[in-house]
Amino acid sequence: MAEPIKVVVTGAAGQIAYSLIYQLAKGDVFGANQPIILHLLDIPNMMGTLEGVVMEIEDLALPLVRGVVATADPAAAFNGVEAAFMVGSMPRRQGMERKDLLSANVKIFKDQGEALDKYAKKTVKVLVVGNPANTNALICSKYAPSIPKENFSAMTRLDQNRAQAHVAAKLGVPVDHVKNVIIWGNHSSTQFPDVKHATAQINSATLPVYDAYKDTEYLKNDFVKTIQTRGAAVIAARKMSSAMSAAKAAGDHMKDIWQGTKPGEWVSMAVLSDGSYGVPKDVMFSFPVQIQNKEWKIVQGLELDDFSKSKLKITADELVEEKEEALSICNN
Ligand SMILES: NC(=O)c1ccc[n+]([C@@H]2O[C@H](COP(=O)([O-])OP(=O)(O)OC[C@H]3O[C@@H](n4cnc5c(N)ncnc54)[C@H](O)[C@@H]3O)[C@@H](O)[C@H]2O)c1
Ligand SMILES: O=C(O)C[C@H](O)C(=O)O
Repeated sequence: MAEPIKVVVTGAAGQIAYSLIYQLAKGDVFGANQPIILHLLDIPNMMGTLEGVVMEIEDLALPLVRGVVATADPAAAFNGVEAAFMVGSMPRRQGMERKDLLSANVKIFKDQGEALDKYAKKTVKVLVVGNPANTNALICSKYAPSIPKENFSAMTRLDQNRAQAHVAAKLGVPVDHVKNVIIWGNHSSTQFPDVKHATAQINSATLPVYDAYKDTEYLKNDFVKTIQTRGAAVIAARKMSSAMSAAKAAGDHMKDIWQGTKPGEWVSMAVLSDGSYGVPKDVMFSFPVQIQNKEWKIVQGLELDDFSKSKLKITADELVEEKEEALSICNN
């Protein structure tokens, strides 16, 4: 059995954390042979609730959990951590766009970037979930200059899972028979869910999703809108934002960082743009990536038609705007 690793979850008394912690504790993310010490951070007002979460972790009686640190002190929370789930922040309510959360949330990611810089391991892998996730991740990394920029990513895995599940249901196949769906851009209503390069296994044949669907119009319009607005649809129904599915996606994302992607397959995550596919540099843009030895590489050489290029531009423009707004909030 390996030595335990320290894993921090921020917003640990909240909804997403409540589902996420269980996955971490039972080995779904870091593996069945990797013990963990859970560092749970929340704000002082939530320490009572967090105490209850700690009691429940004890009562899970799971052997991989070798310790729990529950705290409102970022220095203790980030001390020596090798993986960070940055969830703690305000969720949106009905009628809001995720970028409306910028003024409330971005400073949290500035402060916690500074704390990661001081206290975390330099190899820490940081997954930002709190919205607006792409821009919060950019700010978090900017304020943690001693940690490599490649170690930061933001979550668009929930969008990928939504798109994959939607296509699988429409084609009547199990969800794992659909592969290589891509989410480009921002985790917002400008994201571009793209199945142009995706395949579906139907009986014993593997077909491009576009050929299996035979409805290009749908895949370019209603499908894109449905995935772009799925988060809002969940909020309208639940009166709270998605949590169980968000936690599952966070686990999927970190598991792929830790354990790598399967040969021939890619996943989507928002990473620092290097200008690939004509995207402006220095925004956290969701690309298809492949991962080995905990390092991601953007999948290169996918052909984009004019329709796709126009979609990438819309979401990239939004990220550039968000970045400027975030920097001006942080500088004031
Ligand atoms: N990227 C995605 O796909 C995705 C999906 C779902 C939700 N989200 C976002 O995740 C975030 C959390 O959602 P939730 O449903 O768990 O919300 P929640 O309100 O249930 O929990 C958030 C927790 O964060 C804590 N918190 C606030 N400020 C903090 C700080 N400075 N340090 C530590 N903890 C702090 C709160 O006290 C609360 O316990 C929201 O911003 C939401 O919009 C992102
Ligand atoms: O939509 C939201 O605000 C929550 C989350 O980002 C989601 O996609 O469900």
